[in-house]
Amino acid sequence: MTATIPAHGTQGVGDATPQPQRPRPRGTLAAAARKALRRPPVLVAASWMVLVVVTSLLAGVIAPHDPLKQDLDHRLKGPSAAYLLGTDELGRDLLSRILHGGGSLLLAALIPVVVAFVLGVPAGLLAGYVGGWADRVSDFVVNVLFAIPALVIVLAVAVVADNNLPVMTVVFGVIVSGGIFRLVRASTQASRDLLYVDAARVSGVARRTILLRHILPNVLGPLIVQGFLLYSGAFLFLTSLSFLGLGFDPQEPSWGQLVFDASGHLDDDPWMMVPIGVVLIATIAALNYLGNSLLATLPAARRARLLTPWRRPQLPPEAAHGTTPKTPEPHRSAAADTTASTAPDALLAVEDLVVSFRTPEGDWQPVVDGVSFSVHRGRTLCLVGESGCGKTMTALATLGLLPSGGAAAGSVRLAGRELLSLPEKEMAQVRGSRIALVSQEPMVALDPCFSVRSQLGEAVRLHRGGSRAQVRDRVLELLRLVGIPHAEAVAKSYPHQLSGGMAQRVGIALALAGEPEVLVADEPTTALDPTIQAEILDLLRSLQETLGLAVVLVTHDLGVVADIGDVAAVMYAGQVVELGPVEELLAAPRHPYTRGLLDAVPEGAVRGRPLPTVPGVVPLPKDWPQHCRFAARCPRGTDACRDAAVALTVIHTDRSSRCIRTEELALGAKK
Ligand SMILES: Nc1ncnc2c1ncn2[C@@H]1O[C@H](COP(=O)(O)OP(=O)(O)OP(=O)(O)O)[C@@H](O)[C@H]1O
Repeated sequence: MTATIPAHGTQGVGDATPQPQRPRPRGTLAAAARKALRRPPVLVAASWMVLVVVTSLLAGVIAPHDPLKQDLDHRLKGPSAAYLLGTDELGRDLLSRILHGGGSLLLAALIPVVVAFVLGVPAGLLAGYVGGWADRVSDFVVNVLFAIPALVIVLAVAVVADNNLPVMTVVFGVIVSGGIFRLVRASTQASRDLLYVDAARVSGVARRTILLRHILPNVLGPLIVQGFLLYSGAFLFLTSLSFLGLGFDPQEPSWGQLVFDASGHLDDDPWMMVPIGVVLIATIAALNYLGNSLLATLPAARRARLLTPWRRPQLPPEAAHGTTPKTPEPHRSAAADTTASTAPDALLAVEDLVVSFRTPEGDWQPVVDGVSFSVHRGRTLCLVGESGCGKTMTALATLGLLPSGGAAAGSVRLAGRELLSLPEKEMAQVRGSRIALVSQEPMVALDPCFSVRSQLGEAVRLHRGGSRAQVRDRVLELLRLVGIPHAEAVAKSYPHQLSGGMAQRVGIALALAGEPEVLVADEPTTALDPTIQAEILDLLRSLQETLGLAVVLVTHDLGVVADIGDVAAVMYAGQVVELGPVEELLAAPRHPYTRGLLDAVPEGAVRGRPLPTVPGVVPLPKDWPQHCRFAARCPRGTDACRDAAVALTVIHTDRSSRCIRTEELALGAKK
């Protein structure tokens, strides 16, 4: 994807340089919940909440007494066989009153959460996306809401609305909606300029669809966790209201009222406070603990992307072959693309890969069109080409990580196992442990809320498991493996405390946590200073040698290709136009596009002469011509180039080119 160069230096670990805000990856709440429940304290808290809800629902059936029935002979009694938790000042059974008193509170606490979501989510999406006055006005309103003491307003509403609980809870929901608004707005602002959002916008997708399909999923997980914490806050607030005798029917038992009753007898019957005190403290603690645990486990689970669809979207058969013709045509060589590009013993073999996106009209628009290549263990294949040629989509498709709306067809085999048709659950296991991603912007991989140790530890636990000590040791080992000398200090740091180069090393360590065999690196050095770029390339090369990794490196820089690549696949307008060993391909390009890219490398520039460029721009997928896609920019283009589509022609075993004049471009035949 296009580089976003951070507006900060890349000097050292200690630089507390602000990092660009980034969207939170797609939510994975179910996975986070499962993960959190594996911890005994969370299980206890969840069990307590289940008990509270179930006993409140069944209060009418299981309560041993009528909660309102008075027994003046047994006033202020402690626990006994008849009254298991004792009685209050009117001899009413405390257990029955507790059982009956929770339901209304648990239900009423839902109202502010619903109101806050209904107001905060759409307003946050709109303000974050549209910006300008909409953002300023809503931000002002939220600042006002935050300045208002909720209790004072709700007390005033209680007077005006005649102590009407629903009205009071709705007003409370409006006041707290500001928190939801801010969360959604921040995430929307971070997402709105992402490439795929840009692409959707440019291709005319409606604003509502962009907000709901491309932006909202980024914030869904944290939003639900926030809802959980909001519920616990609302529960506490309503308990306080009920303690003050507000909102709830004084004739009916409620937990706040029970506390009020007990507070009047602290001297003569302190026991009365114990049962309700324990129940309240346990419930509020359980709610808070559950919310916080969910929040803490969300990042790792998000990485596993377990909430993504069970099956990844598949292209329908009519769209699965892209636009590259499969029937013989004038310029299609007898040797099919695949013969030239994939080898049977390769670790990763991509064959006839097509990636398409749904257009607003509902058609499938290919953006990667019949791409084939293979990578062996210990080798680096570079996908190279200008922006928009389909390199990133090719890389993401091999990992099953296409943005929403995208689908892939063809074949991606890892050690012989087909990945494209794997159900998402199985692919989630392959991802990270067998094939991993290093992104161009390390901050995309690192969560600003968690320390390096915590994030690497999560990844190690996810893929390898082990005791706390083993995980801690492995984290340090990984940091040292990626050339970080003060591993202990860096492990304690948070992403914003790391320089760009250091953050990228941590990003690589994260990718290596599952000990993958294939590393897909999407422009891993683009966002870095040139000196740091060289260090990261050296690191990738040495890791590849020591760990025997197969690397797929996406780059637009032929210098990087020359530096680190073994094989290069030059992409243009969704197709591979030239493929071959790097040395050969750079020394004697056999496609005019490769030649043009080489001529445009600044290192070869002659002082005083303008740097040669390839005139024109890469056509958008919707404008791809039926014939050679490079013809409009090609200095060697002839009428024959516009006759029909051109197939990848095998030059020799591992060398191929998609040009009808490839022979004329043999070594030294520079235009
Ligand atoms: N979510 C999306 N929806 C629709 N089209 C998309 C989406 N994401 C990318 N595209 C389109 O796919 C094509 C290939 O994009 P891709 O990001 O793979 O190019 P690239 O060669 O990696 O370029 P860059 O280096 O700029 O990322 C582009 O035309 C782009 O506009």
